[in-house]
Amino acid sequence: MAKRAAIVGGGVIGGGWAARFLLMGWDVRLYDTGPDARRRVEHMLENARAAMPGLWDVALPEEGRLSFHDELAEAVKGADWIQESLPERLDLKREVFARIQAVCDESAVIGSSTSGFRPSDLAEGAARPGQIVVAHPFNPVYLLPLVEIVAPPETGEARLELIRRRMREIGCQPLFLRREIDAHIADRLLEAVWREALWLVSDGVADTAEIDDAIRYGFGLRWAQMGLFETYRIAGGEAGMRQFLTQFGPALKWPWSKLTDVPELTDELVETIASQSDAQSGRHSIADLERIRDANLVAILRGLKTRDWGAGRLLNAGDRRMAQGPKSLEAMALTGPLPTGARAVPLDWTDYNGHMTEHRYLQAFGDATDRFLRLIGVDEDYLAGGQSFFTAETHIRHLGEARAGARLTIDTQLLMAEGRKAQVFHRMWEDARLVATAEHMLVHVDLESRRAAAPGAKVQDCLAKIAKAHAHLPRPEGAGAAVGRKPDRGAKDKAEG
Ligand SMILES: NC(=O)C1=CN([C@@H]2O[C@H](COP(=O)(O)OP(=O)(O)OC[C@H]3O[C@@H](n4cnc5c(N)ncnc54)[C@H](O)[C@@H]3O)[C@@H](O)[C@H]2O)C=CC1
Ligand SMILES: C[N+](C)(C)CC(=O)CC(=O)[O-]
Repeated sequence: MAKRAAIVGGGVIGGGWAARFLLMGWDVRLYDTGPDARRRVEHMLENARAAMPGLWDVALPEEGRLSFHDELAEAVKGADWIQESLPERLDLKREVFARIQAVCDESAVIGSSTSGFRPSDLAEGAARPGQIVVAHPFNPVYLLPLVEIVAPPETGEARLELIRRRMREIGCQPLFLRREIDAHIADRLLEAVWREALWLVSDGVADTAEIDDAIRYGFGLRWAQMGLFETYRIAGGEAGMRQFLTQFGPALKWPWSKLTDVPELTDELVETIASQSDAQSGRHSIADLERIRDANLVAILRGLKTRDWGAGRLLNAGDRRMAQGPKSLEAMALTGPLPTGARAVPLDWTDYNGHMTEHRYLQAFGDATDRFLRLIGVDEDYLAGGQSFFTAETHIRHLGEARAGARLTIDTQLLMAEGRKAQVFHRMWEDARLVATAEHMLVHVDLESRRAAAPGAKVQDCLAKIAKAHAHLPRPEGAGAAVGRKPDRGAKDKAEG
């Protein structure tokens, strides 16, 4: 049975939590007293469906079910995780926690998205203070993995372990604070930069666009992959952090920062900031900016993934954890094409036509070939032994469009395996709709001589076993077709039965 989350308050943050839980296969019950919550959450979910599943190179679980509730009790009863995301008002949050604890399971985790309150503030007067923890996310919640966890001492090890597990299950990186402070870690840092930025505008030193440029063309890029301390360690040169502290230590005594003071948000300053922001970004609607932000974040996160670094390493661990399907040929039925791929189309795989761009088909089919090869025994040991397959020829047919977030599966039929050659035929599906096919001629090679050579005995055996089973399958429509040749008449895909 799917796990269940209750989201209390479905605004910018609650909507993001709802999307993350749903896309990770949880059922979500949402409670929000606002008039427009359903529309806002559905809009957020639409963005998340396009952006989030493509962060991983394996398929996410089936999307959970979303329901909206007018009664708080109905939403939270029986939930495994309850996430409060109400406006930042202590009285409101406390009052709602009391109502939640009156009806929820004692085993449920109650997380608060609060940006700044301590758990001891939130749990004052609560029936079970250890049940309420800060679980502070970052916007957009469905893309950014960090969640700061601040728990009171009453929470206990077993519940902390459960929180760690649950956060990992939905692709998050929990950061457990050693003790509670106002604004946790990240907002304390953000608040410092924010105050400085307000001073820079207030003093007329820079406008909002110039301040943003100072971040996004420079240190913002560094922070996405190494943070502050590792970055400054490198900036100290070969002597590292010690040299950095020696060189820039004196500056700490100079008036470089106005941290202790905050400019007064007079009507005039508010107007200055708002009109500069309009001039900077007003040509885009907020909905456009959300989509631009998501596409940028997906590209950065997937870039870090190829480097197996930071947030990208977390995504790679998720791929290993969530990979579905049999792990070996022995565990597979050979009576049909073999399942060799299941994934979503990443946002950064789409092009100006609004669908998956052509070279990404080859990437997805190439990954399916790699999976097929692993199944027949071409693994790290085999490669280290100096043997592999090269692709000698490829023919891809684009039969339907695939948009960002579309869930694709690939299956593979072995058309021929003789001596050094193997011919595979992949079909890519979105549900029962055939999206593309790819036919490849593979040649087995000796990696030392770089010349064609017979495969090892185990690989030959696997190929023979699959070839024998697949000889009974009908020849797939389009197999052996040349570019421009019409498909055989009467060809049918799964959709037509
Ligand atoms: N917006 C941000 O960038 C971030 C906000 N947070 C925190 O998340 C929490 C929520 O903030 P946002 O989502 O930005 O606010 P929001 O104003 O977008 O959403 C609050 C939602 O709560 C609903 N609501 C208000 N009173 C309610 C009640 N009595 N019962 C049920 N629903 C009610 C509103 O209709 C609204 O949909 C705050 O604690 C905030 O500090 C955390 C991280 C980032
Ligand atoms: C501005 N803020 C304090 C609400 C910011 C956060 O809490 C985290 C974020 O997403 O930047």
